[in-house]
Amino acid sequence: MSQINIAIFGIGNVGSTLIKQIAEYNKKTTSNTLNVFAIANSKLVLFENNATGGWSANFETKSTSYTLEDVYAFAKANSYKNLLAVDVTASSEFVTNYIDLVEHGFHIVTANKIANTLTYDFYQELRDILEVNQKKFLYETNVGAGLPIIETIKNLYESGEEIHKIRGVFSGSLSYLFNTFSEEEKSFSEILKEADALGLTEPDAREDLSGKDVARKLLILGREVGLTKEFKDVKIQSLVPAALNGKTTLSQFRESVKTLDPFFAESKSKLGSGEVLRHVGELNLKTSKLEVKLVQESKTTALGQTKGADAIFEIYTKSYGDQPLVIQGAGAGKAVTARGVLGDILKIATSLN
Ligand SMILES: NC(=O)C1=CN([C@@H]2O[C@H](COP(=O)(O)OP(=O)(O)OC[C@H]3O[C@@H](n4cnc5c(N)ncnc54)[C@H](O)[C@@H]3O)[C@@H](O)[C@H]2O)C=CC1
Ligand SMILES: N[C@@H](CC=O)C(=O)O
Repeated sequence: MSQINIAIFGIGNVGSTLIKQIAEYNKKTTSNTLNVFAIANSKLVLFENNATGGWSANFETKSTSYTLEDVYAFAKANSYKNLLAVDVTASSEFVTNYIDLVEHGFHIVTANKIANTLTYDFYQELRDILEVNQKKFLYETNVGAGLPIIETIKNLYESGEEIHKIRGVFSGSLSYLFNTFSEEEKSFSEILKEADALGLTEPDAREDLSGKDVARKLLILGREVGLTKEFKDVKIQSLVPAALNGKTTLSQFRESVKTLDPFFAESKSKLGSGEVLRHVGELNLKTSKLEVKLVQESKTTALGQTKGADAIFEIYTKSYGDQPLVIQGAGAGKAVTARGVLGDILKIATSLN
């Protein structure tokens, strides 16, 4: 495998776990195939050849403010080939750099769903520029964290399979919230705080609760199978009261999170015996409808039986008939997501041989 030279943007839950996993990978393979040369948050960067060992202490003492030009200059000064940028931010600003990164010779791996859910024009422009520059763009963790969803859907679609519908619990965060809330005598806000502390929610949990995060996943899958839909085309049931959205800051939302409790307590009280609350996404390719909603689900169904932060995707196709292809497993969490990002990095490294 050729050496690949990596700049990592975002050192939160997923980013810092990824750096650890890359260090372990290099140790195990003793090849230093994956050379992380830049580790950055939104303001500071640490430049160092094979930066993963002791990176956190080095970041404290040696990081400097930067622009992308500094990253390009460092790569050039070291004559690095096979450049790769990893976006493990949730930033809508950072994605505006993708085209510039590609034009400066970088492949891109991203866990950030924003770039794939901007306008369809941008989606297409990015792909055109990737093609002209012969660069790769992988984003398996955009849907289902470490689960192999995008690759599976892509393979089915490209092999000519007729996909009718994809339905499921698309959000590991919301799965954890509703699995726990349906079974335990805790308030919704208490469980939300636990999920946040475990790194299971988006940096701003309103992205999950508003249904936007799931809507992005539906749109990403829809575009994989040829739909040219926009984000506004997804019908979304938001679970965030209007008063806590809009102009409320994240810290104001966190302080007022208890105001969510009455709505969820009422929804729980309406459940019939043997029913649970589930947050469901549905992409219907026969009608081209994309929808996100909270439903009462029987505990006996596959969706009703999810546990922990499991996501579950039922893929209905012509060949699979009435028995969908089902992919299930942790749909959120820093370790599984970082592993999925590392998988994408290795796919690119392998393809460069
Ligand atoms: N946590 C999870 O289970 C999953 C997360 N993801 C995605 O992975 C991404 C990261 O998630 P987390 O690590 O949980 O979030 P996080 O909030 O823990 O980390 C994000 C980091 O990005 C940094 N950042 C923000 N803007 C930046 C910029 N312009 N340049 C460089 N760094 C910047 C922030 O300072 C923060 O440290 C998100 O896009 C999320 O949707 C995807 C699948 C699952
Ligand atoms: N909030 C997301 C985390 C990963 O994308 C989810 O719940 O799936």
